[in-house]
Amino acid sequence: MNQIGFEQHWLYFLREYIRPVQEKVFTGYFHDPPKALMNFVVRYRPDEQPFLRPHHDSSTYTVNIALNRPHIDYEGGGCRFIRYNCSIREMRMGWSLIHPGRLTHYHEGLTVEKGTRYIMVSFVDP
Ligand SMILES: O=C(O)CCC(=O)C(=O)O
Ligand SMILES: [Fe+2]
Repeated sequence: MNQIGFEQHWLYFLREYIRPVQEKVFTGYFHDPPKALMNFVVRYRPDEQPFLRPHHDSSTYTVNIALNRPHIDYEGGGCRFIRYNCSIREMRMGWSLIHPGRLTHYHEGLTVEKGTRYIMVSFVDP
């Protein structure tokens, strides 16, 4: 976000829109302003980086926002939580996924078969 000049915009968005959600779903976690040092865009392409191997994030929780459209801009892709065999494949542009980063939510980025998939990811330590 720093490289593309959106870091401060994102931190504003985090304070205004994500923090109220955090307070509802992750009761007891609180820091003002929420700390998020890793905020970045991921680009998946079949001939470049088609997927992301299973990993934990270095975050308390992660916000993952779809920046473009499944079946129109790309085929395949999505985020799979291995322990729960749960895949989120049909993320609408602008929708976000919020999940714990460590321990319980080992996950992977599924293969993009065609086109380009963009997401914005933020590692938050509230
Ligand atoms: O492709 C996805 O939705 C997962 C992205 C991810 O796990 C990450 O950037 O840490
Ligand atoms: Fe991740």
